[in-house]
This record gives sequence, structure tokens and C-alpha cells, in this order.
Amino acid sequence: MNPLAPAAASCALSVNVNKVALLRNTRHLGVPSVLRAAEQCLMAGAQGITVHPRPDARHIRPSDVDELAAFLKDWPHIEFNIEGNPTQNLMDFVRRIRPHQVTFVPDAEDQFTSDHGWQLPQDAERLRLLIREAQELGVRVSLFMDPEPTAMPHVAALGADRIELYTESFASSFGTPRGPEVLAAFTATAEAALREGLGINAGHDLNRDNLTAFLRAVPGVQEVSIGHALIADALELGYAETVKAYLRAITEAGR
Ligand SMILES: CC(=O)[C@@H](O)[C@H](O)COP(=O)(O)O
Ligand SMILES: NCC(=O)COP(=O)(O)O
Repeated sequence: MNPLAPAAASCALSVNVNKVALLRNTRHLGVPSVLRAAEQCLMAGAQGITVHPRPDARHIRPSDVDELAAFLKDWPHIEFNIEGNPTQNLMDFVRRIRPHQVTFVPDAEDQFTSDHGWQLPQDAERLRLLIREAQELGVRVSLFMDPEPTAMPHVAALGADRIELYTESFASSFGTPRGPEVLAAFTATAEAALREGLGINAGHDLNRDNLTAFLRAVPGVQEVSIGHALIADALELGYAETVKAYLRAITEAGR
């Protein structure tokens, strides 16, 4: 056990429901429902819901954020985490909704998906006042960061509460000869974050195969946010029951 890890550390699962909205947006029928997805995830034991309302509203729309915020009022112990770029549309949600946590991500407006963390100290001055504003509204601030231990003192100096480790490089190297070296950079970054008194989240391309190895190796991770793989698994784990239900409907017609 890593001596820097908090005793009896537990890790929360925050389900990112972006991809439910992506599928929903291909028709005007309201299905699959983002709210029902969130409810089912919470009823199954997830401890948080994450959304990344991009400026182009390709998946999560502002109305989804409002509806989730209203829905989560009935779930007082559940964390609502909103991700995005605070120099674009994110602060509108922070000011209006005041979620439990906001994750600042340095994405371009039309970015395909998140692919890098903040560069510190270069990005520090455009983040400093936004971090303070969110915190004064009672919102915890997490910064999306690459696995770079030397950046951690800069995060602490900015006054952010947590980092979110951008885990794509871990996921894509998992099970390859490069895997152990890449994972070691995440361990070292988490150790540096803990030394600075920062909280630690992690996310991007985490999945059922790589998650346990990540959490065993990286100390102090308080929360993982998982969307793409989890929603894909939910589909694949549900095909058999669903096809049986449709076959029953056909049989009930006597066909
Ligand atoms: C910050 C992060 O890693 C994820 O939220 C990712 O940005 C998901 O966004 P998409 O679902 O649009 O790929
Ligand atoms: N912050 C990461 C997240 O919310 C989900 O990322 P992914 O599992 O969709 O790659």
C-alpha cells in the first residue's frame, strides 16, 4: 500500500451520460432518456453523474443539465460533476446550477473528444479568477491534467481543489510493453498531487478491463468518471434480454 494514500481510501464512480444523449439526439423521441439512465445508474449504486455539455450541444444540451440538476435534488448524497472549458460555456452552468464539482477541461469548441490537460504554468492566469469564482459559489474545482508530476505544485498554487488525471495514455498503452512505464507516470503524478494536498479524480477511456489495475497502482484516487465504455457495456450486456422481449412481442401476436 502506498504510504501517501489516505487510509481506507474509497473511490466513487461518476457515470458520464454524454453518450446516452448522443443516441437520443438522432431522433426527436426523447429516447433513450438521459434522466432515466442517470436514475438507473444511481439505483445500481453509482455515486455521481458527470456531463460534458459541449458548446455545439452534440450530446448533452443545456436543458439536460437543468433537468439533471433538478432531478439530483432528490439524491442529496450524489455528486453532480459538470465538465467543460471555463473560457467557453462552462461558467454559465456553474453560475446557474452550482454543481458539487466542476472539471475545467482545455478543449477547443469543436473538439472531437478531450485529448490533453491544462499546461501549467502557461494557462495559470486565465484560470485563476475562474477557479476562485467557482469556489466562491460553493463549487469544488478540478483541473483536467496530463500525468506530469512537475505540474502539481502549479495546480496547488492556483488553488484548485483536485486534479482529474487524463487517462487516455494509460488506457491505450494498457497491456502493451509501454504500459508499465506509462502507468508509473500516473503513480508519480498522484504522489505529487497528494504531497501538495490535492484531491485526485481520473477519467477518459477507463473501462472494465483496465480500471482495477489503474486503481491498484495509482494512490489516492477519489473518483473515476466513466462514460463511453460504460454506456457501450450497458448496451452489450443488455442485448440478450432486449431481443428476448421483442421476440415475446412477436410471439404474443401469434406469429
Ligand atoms: C474530460 C473527458 O475526458 C471526458 O469528459 C470527455 O471529454 C468526454 O467527452 P465526449 O463524451 O464528448 O467524448
Ligand atoms: N472525465 C472523463 C469522463 O467523464 C468520461 O470519459 P470517457 O469514459 O467517456 O472516456
